[in-house]
Amino acid sequence: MTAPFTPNILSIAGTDPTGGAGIQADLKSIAAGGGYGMAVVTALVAQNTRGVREVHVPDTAFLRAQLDAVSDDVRIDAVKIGMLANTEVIETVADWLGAVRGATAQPSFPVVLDPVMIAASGDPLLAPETIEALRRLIPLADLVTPNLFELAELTGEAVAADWAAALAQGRRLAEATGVRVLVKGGHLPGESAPDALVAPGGEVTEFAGSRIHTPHTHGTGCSLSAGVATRIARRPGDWAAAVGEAKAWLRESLAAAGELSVGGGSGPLNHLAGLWLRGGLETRPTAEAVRETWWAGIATVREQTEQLGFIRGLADGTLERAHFLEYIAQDSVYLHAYARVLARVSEIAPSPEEQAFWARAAHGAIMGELELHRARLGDDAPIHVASAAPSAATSGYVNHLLAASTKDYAEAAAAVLPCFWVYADLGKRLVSGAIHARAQQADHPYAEWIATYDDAGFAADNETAIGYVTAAAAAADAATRERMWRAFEVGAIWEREFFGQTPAG
Ligand SMILES: Nc1ncnc2c1ncn2[C@@H]1O[C@H](COP(=O)(O)OP(=O)(O)O)[C@@H](O)[C@H]1O
Ligand SMILES: Cc1ncc(COP(=O)(O)O)c(N)n1
Repeated sequence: MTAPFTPNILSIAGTDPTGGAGIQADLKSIAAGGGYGMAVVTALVAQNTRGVREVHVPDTAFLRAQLDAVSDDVRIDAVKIGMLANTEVIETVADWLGAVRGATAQPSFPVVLDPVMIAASGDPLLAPETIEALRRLIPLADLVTPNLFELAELTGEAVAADWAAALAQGRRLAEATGVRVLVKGGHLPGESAPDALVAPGGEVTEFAGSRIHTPHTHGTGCSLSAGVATRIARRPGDWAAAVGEAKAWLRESLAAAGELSVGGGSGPLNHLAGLWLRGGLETRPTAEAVRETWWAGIATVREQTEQLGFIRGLADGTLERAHFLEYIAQDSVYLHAYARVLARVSEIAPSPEEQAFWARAAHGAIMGELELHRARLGDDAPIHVASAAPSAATSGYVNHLLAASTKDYAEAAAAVLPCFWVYADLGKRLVSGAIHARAQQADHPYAEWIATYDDAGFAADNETAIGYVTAAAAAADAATRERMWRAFEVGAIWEREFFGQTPAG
């Protein structure tokens, strides 16, 4: 999986300690849109969902120091400008933009200007005499996003009474400034809340939207402009797509605002509600983590398997031949069924690669292994494959696999995995002498059988099977992953029962 491009988005704005508007809202909006959020504070605002109490504007030399700290170090992919407080602040931001944009270190980045003048509560956030300075800043932006009141202030006209009048004002502003305007209809009376992108040439792209009935619209303008800046950085040049997607996200977040409980006034948007709804809160393990957890989860069962009389006798050569043959006969019965289950896993596999792999495994089980067993259980052997009836352990194991194979791919594949993994691991330990050193001697009574465990092809298939199953578990939802683990764990327990079923114990 290749990681998507994560643009660095800088918000230059004021604060809202309740987190609903200004920089705090911008950072959430940027994150929700897939960007990396950065923030330079223009003004500290003591506000909440009910209104603005006090505004503190730090020294503009310090504002410039913040801006330079960002641009001297970080590549900027888009800028969103919000509350600017006064003329000095506007000029500081304009100077900085002029100095950095287009410079070698910061080739060029789009600028979205939200000409914040008043809070949703009606409180002023821009000194009235500052409108002129703000007008001068507009040509430095690529998009300006006024609400109906701000549009009226910027054009020097009365507040538009309807959508047609708002669009006409938007056209005049775009023409006068040479900058595209996003006319916002959030404050229109009536059941619709349309927005429109108006190009300096007069071209209009409308974004329709029904009104969402909620009092919680604190920070909508901030969040929308930061969302557009994030999306235009991800897809340079396509302003209509950036606005359309940002609006769709905003509507979803506005509709979910009622799920929050923040303050007694006009509350904030639920910026990340869509992500949470689509599983963003759920952390999922990687395939490697599933591998580690599952293997550790069956450690006791594996240890018990290794301690079985059958396995110890096989390792040190003391296993009675009759018990060995009994095991072989049951293994043969088992493999008939196992091959059918593997074929079923192949049938329901999600990709051609997995389909082919499991089909090949089914073929291997039925051909290779049965050949091996038949050779050991020929006419002179005391037990014949054809006449061997399934034991209780064999029936139990096979029934577990058959039951899992009637479920989904995830569970079926998890159930067949222990037969690869536990068997391959046990074989490797047997061959290496880790269980008993005698297993490595050439005159060992089961030397030829032990040698069959030393198969590079099977070891590779085991890795492939682990890879497919753990990847499926990592991608699955929590409930499916839990079912997979259970199917795997029970499979491992049946492996133990299967090895321990002869009188050797
Ligand atoms: N009640 C609402 N239902 C649907 N969309 C809304 C609502 N209120 C605002 N919006 C949308 O929120 C965004 C901000 O618009 P607006 O409220 O006009 O600006 P501001 O927040 O700057 O005052 C726009 O996309 C607008 O369409
Ligand atoms: C610091 C700051 N900036 C902007 C707004 C306007 O918010 P809205 O997005 O509701 O217009 C605000 N209340 N506070």
